[in-house]
Amino acid sequence: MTTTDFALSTQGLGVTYGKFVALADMDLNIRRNTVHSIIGPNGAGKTTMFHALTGRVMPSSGSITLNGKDITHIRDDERVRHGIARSFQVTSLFPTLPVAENLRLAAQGKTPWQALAPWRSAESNRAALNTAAEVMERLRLTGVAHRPAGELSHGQQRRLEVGMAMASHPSVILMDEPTSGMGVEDIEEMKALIRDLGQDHTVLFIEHNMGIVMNISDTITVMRLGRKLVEGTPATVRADPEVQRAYLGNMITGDIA
Ligand SMILES: Nc1ncnc2c1ncn2[C@@H]1O[C@H](COP(=O)(O)OP(=O)(O)OP(=O)(O)O)[C@@H](O)[C@H]1O
Repeated sequence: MTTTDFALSTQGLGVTYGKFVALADMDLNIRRNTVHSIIGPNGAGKTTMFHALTGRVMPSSGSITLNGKDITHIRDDERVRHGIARSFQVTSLFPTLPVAENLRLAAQGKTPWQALAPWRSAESNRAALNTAAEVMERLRLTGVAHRPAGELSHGQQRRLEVGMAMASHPSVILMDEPTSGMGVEDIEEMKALIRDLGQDHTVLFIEHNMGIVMNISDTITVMRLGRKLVEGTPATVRADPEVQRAYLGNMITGDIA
């Protein structure tokens, strides 16, 4: 396997908060167009790693490579332009604006207030409208294109959040607990969506629901105390004695696809 097989990788990545080491020596290799999940007990450093990948926190050591380019010292908004996007929960949506408008603004890759500025070019607007239409089609939101985002069902809102990330045409999409707080039906829909995205995107997600993790991941990285504990296929991870111990022998349930 060569480095070009990886959409995203980290080399010895570390993050400290003051003297506290939240992430240490993290070597991560995310294969292109796969679904890769990150699991681990509370406080394992999963969110910290996402923050480092998106540029929200600066690593204290190591480096990050996105599609062959070193992005370690690139600003968060620049990273989006290089092809990494994070799906945020609800907070990224404008509840009073229609679904299509939310996506158009996201597609323009600016803060909403910048995107509303009058100097926006007609050309960029047309491209953004096309992107919004494509994303709605893929996420089965076309039927609610003109509804204010705040009036959508919970499941639709969560799909729209993913759409907001997709609108920047990322190669890598990061999702932090994409199914948290969802009912059974919405979970099934989100699982199908993540699998579908994995066909032509690289999806990296943090998840506590082991059923989902075991079911849709190509690869799982298990973290504990800021470090990588085990990595492998769902079957490998589930059978690993270290993982069983980390989870006190429970929680590693769920079907393997
Ligand atoms: N801004 C911060 N300042 C100091 N310590 C922090 C900060 N953010 C996180 N931590 C600590 O770093 C450790 C890792 O936290 P992090 O949120 O990355 O874990 P996590 O694996 O995402 O956990 P959870 O599953 O509970 O979300 C925790 O011990 C946490 O208390």
